[in-house]
Amino acid sequence: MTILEPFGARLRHAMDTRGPLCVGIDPHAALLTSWGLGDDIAGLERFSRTVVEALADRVAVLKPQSAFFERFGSRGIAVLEQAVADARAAGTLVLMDAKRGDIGSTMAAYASAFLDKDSPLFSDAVTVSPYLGFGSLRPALDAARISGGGVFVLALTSNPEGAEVQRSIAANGRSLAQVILDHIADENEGAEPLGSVGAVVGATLDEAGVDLGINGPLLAPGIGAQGATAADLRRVFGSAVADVVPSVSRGVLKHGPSVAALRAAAARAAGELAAVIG
Ligand SMILES: O=C(O)c1cc(=O)[nH]c(=O)n1[C@@H]1O[C@H](COP(=O)(O)O)[C@@H](O)[C@H]1O
Repeated sequence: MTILEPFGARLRHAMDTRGPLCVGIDPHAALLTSWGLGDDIAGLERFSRTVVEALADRVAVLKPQSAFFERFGSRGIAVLEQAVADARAAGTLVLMDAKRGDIGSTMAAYASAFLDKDSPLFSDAVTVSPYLGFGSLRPALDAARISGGGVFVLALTSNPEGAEVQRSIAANGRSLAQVILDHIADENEGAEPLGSVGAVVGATLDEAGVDLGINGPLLAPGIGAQGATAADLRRVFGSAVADVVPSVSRGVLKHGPSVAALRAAAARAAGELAAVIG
């Protein structure tokens, strides 16, 4: 069995060599239609193949959103499996956007689905929800450590509804988001050059208002279709901006189906980010 380097080290290397951009693979029905594809399994397959062909050799991370594949049932999952394998083979890191979260014993099954090397959906990292308690994520954190994988934990999401829960004050007087970030920082303590447990913090926020010093990657969705721009990153992330993985889905995908146009859109986004992140 090949032992992978820890995810944090692999991600840092990818960010340094390719730039930090993450592009989502989000086959919305509306995008399939605008690409001239059917909202069906053939359309789904063509869409994912095209995004992988266009971008897997150049962006640091591709992030398939599982929901858009699940809606086609088992055949959609088969397309997702192929996309993950093809993208990894072409050299990008795959972050499976599954946002799973459950009691620990069930979490162990999610962990084996996405972080076990023998699973057909094996990915470099997975998004998880900590709202059953950070400790419920332990099986995923352990599985990631064993496989050299990563786990991205929702902290302050990009949607306006998130604040009601995530900004609420926990028993220790800190915001719930800060409690989650503190747990993540503990997991990443001492890791070099970057821990393998990331946080999700939306680029759409007015301000972070939390301590983002987690020694791990900060996935920042919300750029493009949700209204955030590269320029917002400095305001939201301050000095933590060097560890930000900015994520764009529709903002790039709407330029398809041309491979050249998808590449140009990703290059434009990367250029705007580089101007801010340096
Ligand atoms: O975990 C995520 O990626 C995520 C977290 C979050 O707070 N907000 C958010 O939009 N996302 C995901 O990021 C993608 C955003 O897509 P666009 O708005 O098209 O760029 C979707 O796949 C969302 O599910």
